[in-house]
Amino acid sequence: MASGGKPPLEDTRRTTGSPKMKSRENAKDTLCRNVTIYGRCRYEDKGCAFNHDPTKLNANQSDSKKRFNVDSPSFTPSLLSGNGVSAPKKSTAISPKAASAAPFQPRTTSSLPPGSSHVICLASLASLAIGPSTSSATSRNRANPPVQAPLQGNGNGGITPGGAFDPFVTTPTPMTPGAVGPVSANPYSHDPTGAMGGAFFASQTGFQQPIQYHLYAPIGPHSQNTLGYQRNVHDLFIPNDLREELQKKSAATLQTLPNTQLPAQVDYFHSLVPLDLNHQKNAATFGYPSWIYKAQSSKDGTFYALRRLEGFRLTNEKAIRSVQAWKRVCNASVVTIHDAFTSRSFQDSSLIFVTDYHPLSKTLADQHLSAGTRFPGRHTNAHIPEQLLWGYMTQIANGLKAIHGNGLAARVLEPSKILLTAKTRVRINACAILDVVQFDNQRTVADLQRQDLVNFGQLIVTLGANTPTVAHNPTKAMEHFTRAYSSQLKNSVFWLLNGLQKDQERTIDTFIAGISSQLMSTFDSALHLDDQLNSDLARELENGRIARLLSKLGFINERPEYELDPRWSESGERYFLKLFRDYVFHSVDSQGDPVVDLGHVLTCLNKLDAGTDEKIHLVSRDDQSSFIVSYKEVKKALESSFQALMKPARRMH
Ligand SMILES: Nc1ncnc2c1ncn2[C@@H]1O[C@H](COP(=O)(O)OP(=O)(O)OP(=O)(O)O)[C@@H](O)[C@H]1O
Repeated sequence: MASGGKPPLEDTRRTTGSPKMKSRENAKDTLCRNVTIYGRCRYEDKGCAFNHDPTKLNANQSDSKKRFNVDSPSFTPSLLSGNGVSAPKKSTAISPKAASAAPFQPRTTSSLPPGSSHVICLASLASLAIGPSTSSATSRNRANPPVQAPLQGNGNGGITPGGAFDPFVTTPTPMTPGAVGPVSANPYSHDPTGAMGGAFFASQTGFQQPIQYHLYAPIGPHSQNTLGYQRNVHDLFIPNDLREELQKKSAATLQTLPNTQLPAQVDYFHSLVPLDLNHQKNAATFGYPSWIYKAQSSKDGTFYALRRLEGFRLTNEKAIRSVQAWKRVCNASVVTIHDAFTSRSFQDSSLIFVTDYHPLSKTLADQHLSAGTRFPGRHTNAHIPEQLLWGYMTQIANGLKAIHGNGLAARVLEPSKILLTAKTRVRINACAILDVVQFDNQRTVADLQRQDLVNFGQLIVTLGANTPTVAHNPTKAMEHFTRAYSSQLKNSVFWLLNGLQKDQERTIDTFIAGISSQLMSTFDSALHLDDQLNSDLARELENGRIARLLSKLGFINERPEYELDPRWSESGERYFLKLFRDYVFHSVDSQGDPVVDLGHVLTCLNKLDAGTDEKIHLVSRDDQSSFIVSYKEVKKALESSFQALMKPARRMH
């Protein structure tokens, strides 16, 4: 329904030919749609009953305005070069398929109070206390507050003096007229002081750009007294700790080190960044000092970890070929080996191993054994809970099973060579190295595999006894371990320590069978984590829909190439999409102050995505036109306008 002064659209549900006359008595007062669209009507002299002269319409304008109908077919812009309207460019790159989201299925929530709309979806329960849905909203965005439930502080944002909820700030912002007091930092701006996010990387070399990972971090004060159906804005996004972890990892992956002394290129790798922050040469594990670098492959663009053994001279070509067998080991508990080669890029003779890169990983020594690590004093050598130790054991057993199953042996199993790649996820690192370096070693694989079991047992005792020097005093370490852990764990470790006994049964498979109850427990935890991540992913999916909707609105509204064409933006569907944009983003409160309310935006966009029957009242900026339309109608208009936009120019006639 239109009640303002906008140009009318004729009432028609046909898209071709002369508009069908629904009521002949009104036809003469209605401008023929062919004139509107094509400039002339082919049926003018062939019986078309509609008006073909716009100048004769004035007297009946108000009448015909009633005919404004959201079901009117969408206007297809034509190449009207003669009247100053430029042809739409055909350069739009987005594919209609990609842009078309699947229909949104709103979730129902049983905790909503009686009378609530059954179509309020999770994401629409934004930062506010959402009350019963307004079935027929009439308040206007410019003159009245938006049709929303009363605003409440959710503890994660601030209520502006105008009543608007700003989820990003706790103090008045410059956006809020009349704001007084200190201006809070704008989370969108870069923070040159580093006060809002640079701190994390300030201490880390090489991070030039602080990541704005705090953007959605829940800033207090936190309100505890929200009702069951109320949500705050942080419920709508990926959990903070996970988001921060992922963002830090991606920042670490993309980190570069300008003006470095490192070679610009090592074989097919470039952009080297050292991961070893300890500059002390340590040849204890491999017999050669080893260094780790993150590097990007120029073959596939992905990032790898390069382990360099300084000063290694290859004497036997076969030695390096032994790495081939390691490429077959594909296991979630083993850092994957990709390649090995010798290089002179470091001005010496180096042996380079290419492995998977796991950003921001630590070794178990870094994590649990402070003495002698890169972070002395940072950890208190806290007791490792038994369940965590079992978790490590089952993962390492899983890795060893894959290694032994491929006829190989890990050979290096020590706390500094087990990588902690996520909270409790470990991977056996530095495999294959001793196979190359000690290629001439005469020990059989079976022997080396038994040695793996012993090393495995010692690793667990080292971790459990909280000391990196277990080798110096094994009796004391065992005593401590026996006191601190259950007999099942102790017996399992003893079994491993006796791994060198040459009985047929002493294999990693026997060990795994013996700890099957613990395997189930670890498996269950992994399934829980999987469920959790899936539900986090589902939340991001909802946000993805909003991003798509916003993109579509952005594509349609205020297109410069149609600026002079009133039929594009000033009439029909595009016109109330424009008003809808104002309704969502440019609402003002009763004092005329901007309403900056993420809750309102999310609610509107989710209702739009759901295409609900709820009605909203859209009013033009000059208050001359107003429409009452449902979200369903707005959705339909959005889709048809977007489809019109996607049509190639030659078909727009
Ligand atoms: N594949 C990898 N991906 C990402 N980071 C890694 C990888 N391998 C090692 N690192 C990082 O490099 C650091 C050094 O690894 P390294 O194996 O040299 O341990 P270390 O504690 O320096 O032992 P050592 O003194 O024997 O050299 C580890 O703490 C880890 O953070």
